[in-house]
Amino acid sequence: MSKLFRAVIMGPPGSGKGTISERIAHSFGLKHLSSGDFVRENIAAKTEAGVLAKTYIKKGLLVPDHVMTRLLLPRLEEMTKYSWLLDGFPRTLAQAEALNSACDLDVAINLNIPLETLKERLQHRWIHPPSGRVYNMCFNPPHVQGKDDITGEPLIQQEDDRPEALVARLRHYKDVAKPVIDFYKAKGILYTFSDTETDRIWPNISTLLSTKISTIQSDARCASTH
Ligand SMILES: Nc1nc2c(ncn2[C@@H]2O[C@H](COP(=O)(O)OP(=O)(O)OP(=O)(O)O)[C@@H](O)[C@H]2O)c(=O)[nH]1
Ligand SMILES: Nc1ncnc2c1ncn2[C@H]1C[C@H](O)[C@@H](COP(=O)(O)OP(=O)(O)O)O1
Repeated sequence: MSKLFRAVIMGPPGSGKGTISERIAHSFGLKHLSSGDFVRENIAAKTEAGVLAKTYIKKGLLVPDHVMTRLLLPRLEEMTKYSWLLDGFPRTLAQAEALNSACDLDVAINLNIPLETLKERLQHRWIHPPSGRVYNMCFNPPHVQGKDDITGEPLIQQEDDRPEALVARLRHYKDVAKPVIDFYKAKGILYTFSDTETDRIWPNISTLLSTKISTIQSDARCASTH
């Protein structure tokens, strides 16, 4: 059996993590695990972690590390037979260390996108909250304006996507992300991609993953023949 492949994708709000994660999942057959989706599921299911998480999210805050880790790690245990890409976790050093004690990562993808680009993108972002599907009036508009392509249900814009909210989110992101980026750099698995367009970043990420995944599979084949 070929060795499993595990990766995380990091980047500031609006950097394209969700967009690129969907392309990676589709192209490489990896499971796309989104910490935001896990949080929403727990809130909808009114679990203890979900009820607690909701009190923070309502204030526009991140969920505390111990709650997030308690919510996420059991979900990863259900995924031991799959290769996956984790989007939205870790966001802090404590989360990165908790994840590191639970499993080995092959790649940490880091998106480095200019502030002006993030502002522009988020001003035009519309989402379908029940599914988490993401649209952009300039980049990937819905077939019918304001309506989700699959369900036809209304799309919304998130409060904290407004430019004035973004500056505060970005400052907080930079403070908490740097130790995580340094953590993965020290482990030799950090790959940073800087550009203003996803369509220019995508081929480079695709090439990296093709190389990494085929290397793992050939190593596994060698191991199984010895
Ligand atoms: N114009 C433009 N918009 C893009 C590009 N890539 C992604 N977007 C859009 O920009 C917005 C942000 O992309 P997401 O994939 O939601 O970014 P994210 O990093 O998951 O954002 P958060 O969930 O807030 O952390 C969405 O509306 C995307 O459709 C791009 O290359 N150009
Ligand atoms: N790794 C993490 N640590 C703490 N809180 C997290 C988290 N991942 C998600 N959350 C919480 C805070 C987010 O505002 C909320 C929704 O996550 P999301 O869908 O990734 O949206 P956002 O763009 O707000 O990050 O869930």
